[in-house]
Amino acid sequence: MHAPFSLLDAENTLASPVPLPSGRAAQMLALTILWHPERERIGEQFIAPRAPNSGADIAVNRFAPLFGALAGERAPLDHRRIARDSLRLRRHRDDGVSLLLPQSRMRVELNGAMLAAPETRCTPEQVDAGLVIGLGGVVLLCVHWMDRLPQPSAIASVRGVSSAAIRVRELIRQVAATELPVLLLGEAGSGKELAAQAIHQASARCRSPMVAVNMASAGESRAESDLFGAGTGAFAQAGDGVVFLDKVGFAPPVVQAMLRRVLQTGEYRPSGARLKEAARARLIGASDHDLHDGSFNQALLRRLEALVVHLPPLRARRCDIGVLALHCMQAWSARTGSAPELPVAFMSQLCNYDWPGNVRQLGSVVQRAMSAAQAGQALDFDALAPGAASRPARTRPAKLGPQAVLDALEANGWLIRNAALALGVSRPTMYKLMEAHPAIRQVGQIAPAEIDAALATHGGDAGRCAAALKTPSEALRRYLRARKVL
Ligand SMILES: Nc1ncnc2c1ncn2[C@@H]1O[C@H](COP(=O)(O)OP(=O)(O)OP(=O)(O)O)[C@@H](O)[C@H]1O
Repeated sequence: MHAPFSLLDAENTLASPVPLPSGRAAQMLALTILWHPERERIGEQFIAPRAPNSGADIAVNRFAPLFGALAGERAPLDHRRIARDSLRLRRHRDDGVSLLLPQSRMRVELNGAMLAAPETRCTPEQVDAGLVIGLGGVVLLCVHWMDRLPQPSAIASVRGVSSAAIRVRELIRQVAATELPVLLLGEAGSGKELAAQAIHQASARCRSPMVAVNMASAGESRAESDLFGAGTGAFAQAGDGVVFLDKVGFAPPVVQAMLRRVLQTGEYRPSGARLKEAARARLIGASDHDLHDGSFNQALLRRLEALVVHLPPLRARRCDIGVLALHCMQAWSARTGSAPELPVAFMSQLCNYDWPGNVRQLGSVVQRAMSAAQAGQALDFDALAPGAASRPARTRPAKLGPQAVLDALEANGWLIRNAALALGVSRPTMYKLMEAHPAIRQVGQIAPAEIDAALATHGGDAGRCAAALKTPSEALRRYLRARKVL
């Protein structure tokens, strides 16, 4: 067994799906252009020097500050609808930020709502979530933290200007230079498969194929033949390339044991063959849930998580929404040959939404919006992003009492993902709410005899058992499958 490989940057190399925040004091306050009438300016940034108590406000007006991209020139917002006098941003000792309105009548919005008070103080937590500021009805800015300066990267397919995106690209580069297995963790649609492709492309294996196998859609025999089929399985097809195990947490236990042996011995026996063959491909696994709950083969996990890269959810890097939306718009225009305009009010809704389906969901909403705009239809965000209407744009978890958490789980068959969607919180937040809940238990905390008794009472129905035991149903099912009870 090898010890976990240590990378330079520990923050995103977690075996937990929750990224660790580093101290705000070490962070620089940054402004990123989310939307601008000149599209090429989207993603440009102004990063204030790291001097939290210097007392100097950041003045934002038509002529200052200067925004720029990595290699490009720096320029002010420079639009006639942006006032000459300044909206001022003041960083406080507690790392909250105040917005001080200009004297002029320029419309200023904060997170989609118009500001009227001369000063609005935002808490440090609000700044952590990214403030979306609308100026003059033409420009959208994101106020957020940066813990590093932008740097050039060869990993161009993974877009984003946030610290998190810079970190992920750097980790991909480091991971690509090694031969160890990799585990990619992140919510659905956060870019795990894209990261796997980028690792493959940046590695010495890029001339051999990457073969992806979705472990959630295959039963035991199908998964086995998809991976180990003689001549046709992923290992045979990938050769010296990469086998990408998507949704690896759903691999049937027998297949998990086989994968563990592959990682242990470097060999596999093709289905139906007598002789073993060398497994030359590198393994990259991806999961959108924590695999440490005991139902996943822990020996396989220890080998797979030799390197871990965490893909943060989109709402934790709101400043990336502009460049990602623009990328989706350009892809749509390249496909259709037309380039309809999306109104700034609609872009403001995009930037203020919490995106439970992450970049994939953003991409489909932008595509639908482009089609609707092309057809001359009015853009209704709630209709274009199904589920958005019932979901507050930004939920404050502190306001969710224990009963609300319990009700959401009960109403959603104890499926964490669906309950999180119903409550309008991210999955990591949902895990924290559940952890703090006195009545909710992880399956590993429940005595096997109690589980057996619940199973007997409920006629072997895992869903009803989960509700009776107050434990998430997916983890319970995995536990029962591992014990061959299901
Ligand atoms: N940083 C990014 N830059 C550009 N496109 C991105 C980025 N992240 C994700 N995408 C795009 O979003 C979509 C979803 O990404 P991907 O399939 O990699 O997510 P995933 O985490 O593997 O999802 P799932 O868990 O559902 O399999 C893809 O079209 C991908 O190209």
